Amino acid sequence: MTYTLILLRHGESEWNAKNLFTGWVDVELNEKGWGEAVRGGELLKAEGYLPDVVHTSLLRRAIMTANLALDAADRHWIPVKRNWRLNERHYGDLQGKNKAETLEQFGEEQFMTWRRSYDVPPPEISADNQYSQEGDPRYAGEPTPATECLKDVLERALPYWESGVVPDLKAGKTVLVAAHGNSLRAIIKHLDGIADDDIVGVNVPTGIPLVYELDEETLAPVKAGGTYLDADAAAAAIQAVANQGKK
Ligand SMILES: O=C(O)[C@@H](CO)OP(=O)(O)O
Repeated sequence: MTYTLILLRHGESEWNAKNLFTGWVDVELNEKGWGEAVRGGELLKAEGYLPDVVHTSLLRRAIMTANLALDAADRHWIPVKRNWRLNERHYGDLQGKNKAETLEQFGEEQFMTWRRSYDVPPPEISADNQYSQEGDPRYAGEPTPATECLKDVLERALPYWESGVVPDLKAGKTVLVAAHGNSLRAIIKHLDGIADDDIVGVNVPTGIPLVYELDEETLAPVKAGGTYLDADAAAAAIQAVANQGKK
């Protein structure tokens, strides 16, 4: 027997379209993103992957994506669990900055180190920056990061993976996790056992469900990397994410 896990990155957001570093800034889906979320749900329904429970971050682009996809799959009624540990990587002082301008200002090596290295975080955001989450009531009682690298994301996402997601999988539920490019990269790194240096090459497209069948004993993926429900669209979109910022 295997357990079924579906990972879904939110649809395109207004800031994805404007090429801005987003992180914990709570931006809306844009029209294209709405469509991607609905299509993601239609793919789930067409392929017979019907979630029994959904886990989301506390950010509206993931929450809305889950709502739209589940509605399209006629699974709008399933239980919902939300946790900040599934949030996007906090992008520190880069939040709100344009990716192309940042690339031009700091050069490709620094830009890619901040975007995709495993353990080098961007500079910290100051508490009085308009894009800081300091004092946001949804994080009351939780540590609000001032920046994060992917390693930090993995370290804060794993406790929720173990205590929140794994029990649902082990109960035999089909689990949907609706989250973000970098929080999903952290989960994928963990699941597939990807080396620190190799995770740089992993990108997640918006709105295309990624299905993992997990061994019931070890929770190891039966197929490394899982299966995108629309493989052709995923391949093109992955390349576009990898190239963001570059002209
Ligand atoms: O801006 C962000 O928060 C993330 C996801 O959109 O961007 P990147 O893919 O550059 O890590």
